[in-house]
Amino acid sequence: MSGAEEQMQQLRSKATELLLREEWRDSIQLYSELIDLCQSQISNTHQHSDPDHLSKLHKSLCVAFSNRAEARSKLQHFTQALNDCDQALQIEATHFKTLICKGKILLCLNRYFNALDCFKAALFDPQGNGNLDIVNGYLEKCKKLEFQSRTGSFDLSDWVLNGFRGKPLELAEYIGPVKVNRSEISGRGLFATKNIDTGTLVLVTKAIAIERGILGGQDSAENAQLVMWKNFIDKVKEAVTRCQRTQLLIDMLSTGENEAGLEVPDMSIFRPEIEENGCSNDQKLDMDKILSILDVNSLVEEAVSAKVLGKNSDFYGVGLWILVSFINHSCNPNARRLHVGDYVIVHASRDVKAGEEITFMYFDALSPLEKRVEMSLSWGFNCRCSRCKFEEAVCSKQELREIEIGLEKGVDVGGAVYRLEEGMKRWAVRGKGKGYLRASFWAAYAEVYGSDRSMKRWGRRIPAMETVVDSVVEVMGSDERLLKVVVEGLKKSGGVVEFERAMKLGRGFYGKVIKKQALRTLLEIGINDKGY
Ligand SMILES: C[S@@+](CC[C@H](N)C(=O)[O-])C[C@H]1O[C@@H](n2cnc3c(N)ncnc32)[C@H](O)[C@@H]1O
Repeated sequence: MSGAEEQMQQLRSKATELLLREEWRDSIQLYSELIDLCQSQISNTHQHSDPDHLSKLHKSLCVAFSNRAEARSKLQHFTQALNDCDQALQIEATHFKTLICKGKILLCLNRYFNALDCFKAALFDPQGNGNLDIVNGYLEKCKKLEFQSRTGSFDLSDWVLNGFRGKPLELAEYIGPVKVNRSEISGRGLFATKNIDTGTLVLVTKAIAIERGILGGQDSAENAQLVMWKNFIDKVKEAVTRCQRTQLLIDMLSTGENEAGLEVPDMSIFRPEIEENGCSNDQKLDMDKILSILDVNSLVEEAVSAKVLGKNSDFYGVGLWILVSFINHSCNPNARRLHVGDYVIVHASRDVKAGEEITFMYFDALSPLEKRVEMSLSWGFNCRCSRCKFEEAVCSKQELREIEIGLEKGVDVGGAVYRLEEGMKRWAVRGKGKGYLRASFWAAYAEVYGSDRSMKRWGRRIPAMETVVDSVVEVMGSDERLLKVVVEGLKKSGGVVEFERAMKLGRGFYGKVIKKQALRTLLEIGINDKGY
């Protein structure tokens, strides 16, 4: 054995040992040395043209690239790992281990179609025959995810009926009929390119980074939140350093300043199939900018999502999702978001017309104007949605303030609702306007409809619950609190017609990711008083 061969042999066994011990960085280092040595040996061997020796060297080089790809993929250095896979496959087009490694990386990058090609090719390698179950498992998974990402046909029924237990579902990324455009609300927004009916999926997106934890008691909660925020920033930083595409995507997000001048990106850049052009990130990170971007665009897995997912109130999760970051807030939203694992699912919570802006709530919009202004300011902006503009004009009315103050002081809620309804007649508030104001005072309406005593006293003088719910849903989309009042009403009356209303509300709240039968079951559980 020549000196060079001996050196290669030693490097190979040390690198393999490190790979087996999962010491990824060190093994990458040794495989890089091995690759250099192999390559220089190959160029020397060419001169002597010993075909057997040459083929052995090529084999070694292929395996070294393949193993370095594996180590790099474990560190999530996906672009570099893919380059290594391609180098290995240039030497041996059906190299089994490389094809599996490349397929798995492409799956992680949500490039299902390309992943499918890799697993199909793996079947042509002799090793594929011995590992049919493994390859078929990956093929099935790819086909399912590819179908989901193309069609948006997700079915979370079993998982929801199971009380959101079990391991997080494997979901594909999906972009529905939407595009980013200039918004009248602020900067850019996401717009429907087709009519979208209630419950239909708008998009499913995986987090760039996410950090979760349990907060615990008051003092420790604040600390825990700070630590989590710091960890979250570190994760984003790492993701940006690792991948140029991630950096470019994050760089496009708003810092909350001068939104009117921000570029409107083409939708193609959000498609994961787009090749990454090299991962070497020479561009220096502007950490101040990234921090402002995180401040403006990070979402907390709060309130409804956490509740829907059966988590307790101490649960806290913070994450960044790119396409979701283009969705503006509105107090008359038409979409909702649901967090499932690392994914955010956005669906229409009421019918949306082509060209309409897709919006959801950053904070609870079933509240009076003054509260909403407070919440919007704490988010760092002054809400410019159509409902706020409308209410700012109407709410100058002294009487409306009096109703609000009265409710705060604990006046009879039925009386307050009656006064508001009479006021709306006098102020000539019609159509959507009624829905806006009823949404602002929804808590009072819900209290009246939920109390037999109030209904006995005020029932004949205020509009029926169905009328009010319909007008609020028209401007707010579905909401669990509206659904609750309808289901309670159903329990009392046992009405069949109302069940259809509840089903429509349920569809708007949960989205079509829950199939009809499962939704029926959920609502029936609610009607039988076991809670939904
Ligand atoms: C997650 S970004 C939404 C997309 C952003 N408009 C853009 O151009 O990238 C959040 C920022 O959008 C703006 N924004 C969102 N909803 C708004 C609203 N209802 N009224 C005013 N500004 C809003 C605020 O500047 C907020 O900080």
